[in-house]
Amino acid sequence: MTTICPNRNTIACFVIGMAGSGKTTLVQRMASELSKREQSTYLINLDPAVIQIPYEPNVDIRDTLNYKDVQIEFQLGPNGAILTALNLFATRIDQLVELLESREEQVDTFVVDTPGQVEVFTWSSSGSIIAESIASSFPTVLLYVVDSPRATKPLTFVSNMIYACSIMYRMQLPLVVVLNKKDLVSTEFAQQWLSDFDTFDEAMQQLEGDYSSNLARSMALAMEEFYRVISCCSISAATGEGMDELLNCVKKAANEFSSFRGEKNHISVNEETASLERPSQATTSTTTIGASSSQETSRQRIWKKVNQPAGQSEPIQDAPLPKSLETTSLGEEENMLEEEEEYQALLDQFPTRWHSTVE
Ligand SMILES: Nc1nc2c(ncn2[C@@H]2O[C@H](COP(=O)(O)OP(=O)(O)OP(=O)(O)O)[C@@H](O)[C@H]2O)c(=O)[nH]1
Repeated sequence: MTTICPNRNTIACFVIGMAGSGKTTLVQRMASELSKREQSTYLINLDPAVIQIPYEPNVDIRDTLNYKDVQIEFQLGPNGAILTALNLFATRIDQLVELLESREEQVDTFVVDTPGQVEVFTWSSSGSIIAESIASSFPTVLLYVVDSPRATKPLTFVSNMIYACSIMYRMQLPLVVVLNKKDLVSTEFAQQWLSDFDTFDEAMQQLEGDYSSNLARSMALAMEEFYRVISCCSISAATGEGMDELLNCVKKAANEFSSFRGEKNHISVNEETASLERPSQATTSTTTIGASSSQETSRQRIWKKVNQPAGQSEPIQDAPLPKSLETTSLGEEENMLEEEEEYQALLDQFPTRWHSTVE
C-alpha cells in the first residue's frame, strides 16, 4: 500500500477571489517573496480573458487557446467563453499534471492564478477537474483573496465568508482567507469579527431592522464553526507586508492537506499508476480511485466531468463518451482510431504551446 501525494514537498496554491481583490498582484508577490527566500515558483495563468499580467507565467492558458476565437466560434458571451476555454483546457489536464510532475525537482511552489469571475472557476466542472487533478499529485491549498477595504461593510464581509466557506466545501481543499490591501485599511476589524461574534453583532446593530442584516447575523452565527477551522492572514500584495504570515499559513494548510490525504488515500500501487496514467497508455489497468467505474482512464473521467451539467460534482456514470474513449475490443480498433483522430482534431483546433521559463 502507498499514498498518492502526501510526501511530496512541492505545494500547489490556487489563488481565487472576487474580481479586483488582488489575485494577480498576489501571484506576482508570492513569486518575488519566495525568490527572496531562495525558493522557486512555477506560475500558471488560468485566466483566458486577462489582457496583461505583471509576471511571466510558466504555463499560460492563453497559449493554449484564444479566448476571442472561442467567443466567436461558439457564439458566447464573455463568461461563457471563459468557461468554455477552461473546459477545453481541462481536456488537457493530464498533460499539465505530467508537466508539473516533471518540474517537481526544481520547483517549491506552483502558484495558479484564476479568472476574476470567481464562480466560473470554483463552480464549474472544469475548475474542479483542474484543482482535483493537481491535488491528486501535490499538496494543494486554496488562497481566498478578500478585498479588505470593500469587506469593511459587515454585509460584504459575511457574503465573502459564506462564499469562501462554500468554495472550501465544494473543492474539498484547505483554504486560507487572505485579507488583502492592508496598506489601505486596517484589517483588525475582520480579525475581530472572525474571532468574536459579539463584535460583529455590534457592527450589524447599526443596520438594525434591515432584512438582510438579520439574515447576515444568523448566517454569521452559523458560520462560527467555519471561522474556527479556517486560517486567516492580513497582507498587502502591493507592498509585501504580511507575506511571512501568509507563507506560514500556506505551509500549515499544506501539512493539513497531507495528513488528511495521507489517511484517506491509502490505495494500491496499481491504482496509483492508473490514476496518473496517460490515456494512450491506459489499457490494462483494472483499478480506479473514488467513485469512478472500474476501467475508466483519466481521460474518460475528465470527459465525463467536462460534459456533466454545471453544479453537479460527481461524474455521471452513464454520460455518453466518444467511442474513442470507451473500452473497446480489438475488432473495433479501426473505428476507434478514426474517432480518436476526430477527437484529436477537435483539440488541435486550439494550438497548444506549453512554455517554461524553468527550462
Ligand atoms: N493598495 C493596494 N492595491 C492593491 C493591492 N493588491 C492589488 N491591488 C490593486 O488592486 C487592483 C486589482 O488587482 P489585481 O491583482 O489585478 O486583482 P485581480 O483579483 O487579479 O483582478 P481580476 O483578474 O480582474 O479578478 C490593481 O489596481 C492592483 O494594483 C494591495 O495590496 N494594495
